Amino acid sequence: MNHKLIECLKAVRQTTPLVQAITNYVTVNDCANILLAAGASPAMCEASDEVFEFSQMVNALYLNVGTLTKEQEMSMYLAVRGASLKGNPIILDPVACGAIPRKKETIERLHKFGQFTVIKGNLGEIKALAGVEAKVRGVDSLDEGEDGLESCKKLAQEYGCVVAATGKTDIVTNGQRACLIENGTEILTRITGAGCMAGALVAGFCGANNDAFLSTAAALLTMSIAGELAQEAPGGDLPGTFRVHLIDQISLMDEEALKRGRVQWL
Ligand SMILES: Nc1ncnc2c1ncn2[C@@H]1O[C@H](COP(=O)(O)OP(=O)(O)O)[C@@H](O)[C@H]1O
Ligand SMILES: Cc1ncsc1CCOP(=O)(O)O
Ligand SMILES: [Mg+2]
Repeated sequence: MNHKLIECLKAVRQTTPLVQAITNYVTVNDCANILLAAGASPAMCEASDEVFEFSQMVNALYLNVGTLTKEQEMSMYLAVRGASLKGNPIILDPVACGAIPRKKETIERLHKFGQFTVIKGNLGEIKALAGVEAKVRGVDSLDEGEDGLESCKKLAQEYGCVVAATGKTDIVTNGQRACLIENGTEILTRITGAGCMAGALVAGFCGANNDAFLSTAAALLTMSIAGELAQEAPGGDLPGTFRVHLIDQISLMDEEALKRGRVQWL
């Protein structure tokens, strides 16, 4: 099965998927750069008078509610409608939905405008969206991982989409199939944007491949292994240097590196 994840990465490099992002201003540049490094083409198009048409011409739409403004909220409704008209994949990162009720309410309204393909968040965010008690601090998860797979499956079945919860072990499921990704490094939690960048990569991989479950697993595995390699690079134990190496390692990611993958297929 791991060879299928390698094929997902190759498809990104071969097809250069166009990914529209309506995302937060904290990590927007990181998301654009990580998409470019992976071989995709980012377009941070979010003006409410542009998004309906643009979302119909992209390979994937990435929505991230980290700094959700009223203009972004209006644009997200329009972009979800536009992407849905063409069957373009829609990837949602529900940043801080466990800490800020308005974000969860907006996500529930967005779901009435179109079908999400993937919901990717940290475990605290996923549990909160699933209506399960979650331990969060702002945009961060304090969850130790108990009941993680059950919460992901519950949300996947409720929304009819792939759900991924990141953390020490990443969980990916479509409600039936599931996998656990053991790779990664704790220093990924010491830069802002690791989750946002992971979400952008999920959108890029979904824009180049038809299987959203495998695409999500491949994107998160790529992110985690890039984190391991970035930490091993000179100065990689320092967050600022690590962040630069992370993008470099995404650009260098190949079949050999992906063989580091420790993925449990359930
Ligand atoms: N304790 C950890 N050990 C190893 N990797 C981790 C750990 N926590 C998070 N990661 C990795 O860091 C990235 C961001 O995950 P996370 O911190 O959960 O997202 P967010 O930044 O949205 O809270 C993911 O690739 C995840 O696999
Ligand atoms: C700090 C912060 N505040 C609003 S969005 C954001 C970035 C969150 O990034 P990530 O989810 O990757 O930690
Ligand atoms: Mg996050």
